Amino acid sequence: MPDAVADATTPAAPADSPAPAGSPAPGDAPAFDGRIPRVRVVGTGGTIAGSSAATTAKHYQAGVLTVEDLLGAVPQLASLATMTCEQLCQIDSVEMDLPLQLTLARRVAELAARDDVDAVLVTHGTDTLEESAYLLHLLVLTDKPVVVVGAMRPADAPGADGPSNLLNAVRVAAHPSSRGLGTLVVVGEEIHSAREVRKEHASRVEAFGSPHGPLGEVTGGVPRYAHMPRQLHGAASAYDLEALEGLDDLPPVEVLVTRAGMPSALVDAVVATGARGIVHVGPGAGNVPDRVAEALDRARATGVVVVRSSRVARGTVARGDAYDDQGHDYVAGGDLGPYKARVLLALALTVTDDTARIQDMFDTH
Ligand SMILES: NC(=O)C[C@H](N)C(=O)O
Repeated sequence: MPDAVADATTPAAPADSPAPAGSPAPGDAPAFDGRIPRVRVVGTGGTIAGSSAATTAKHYQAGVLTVEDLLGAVPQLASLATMTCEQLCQIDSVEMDLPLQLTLARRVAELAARDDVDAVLVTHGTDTLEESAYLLHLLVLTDKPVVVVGAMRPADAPGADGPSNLLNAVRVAAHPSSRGLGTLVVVGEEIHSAREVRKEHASRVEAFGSPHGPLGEVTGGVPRYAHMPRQLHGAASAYDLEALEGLDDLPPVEVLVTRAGMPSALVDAVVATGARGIVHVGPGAGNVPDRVAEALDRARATGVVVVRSSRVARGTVARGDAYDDQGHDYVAGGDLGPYKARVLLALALTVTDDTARIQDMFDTH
């Protein structure tokens, strides 16, 4: 279980300061249903909380500073919202897994349901940020803004990007125009939909992008949206945490990437692990070599659900377009990236193993 840290109203100045920050002056902050917005921050670790001083073994260590430290380093937050925070876990997000992501989703949903919380912000490592954010997008049934933010440089690096990302993330979370958009990911000045965003660069600060561009950007301290997320999310999502009560993990789904000459025995090996679903990541439009298709068909015959996805970053794996999905009884993954397809398939398998219904979920979510 992650370490739970009690509620903390985060001071932007030392706690014993005679004039603790965290209570914005009326007029500084955008009206949020006529109130000063109250943003709750959940810390999970990542490079945004990383420190170069904390390790000699590698360049830096992720997940060292507490979320309270992170907020305290950006005093400007106090003029935007009343900030409170808690630490859910303290990890490098490469260690993230579905049980912990479910715990995060449950906690974010609990917070979003509270009358004293207007928006929830999650600080997260960038490696698996897009998977956690998509799970929140599907499971947290709220119209309140839910924002996930990370950074590419540790907090003590020259030119650390965490503080400015955090500032923009709070600007987004604390603004009424961010309501009803599902889970948003803020990196730099850009605001992305959790469904679309992908980490596209291994090391640069501008590491994230969306195939059709960001939903909007923060300019002049204000979020400005150009697009709306089209697929179902948040309050309109077909999934909900109540239906998952008692589950501490989701059905096992593996992602299998085909490269030239990949042995089809790998498919059988994945089935032998007990996988209930396989996201096949093929070249081009999600193409499947014949010998791999034979193995996937064997898997399908035992009830494993196969989703066709592409290793190409942009474009759509359309049902029956370049491949006979109907004949093989596969699900076409559309324009969802393979790692998000894995999240959606795992959730879908908690509801049904009917491929027509799962196809519909992929078409609508
Ligand atoms: N930039 C980062 O946050 C990378 C780090 N490995 C993490 O995901 O926690």
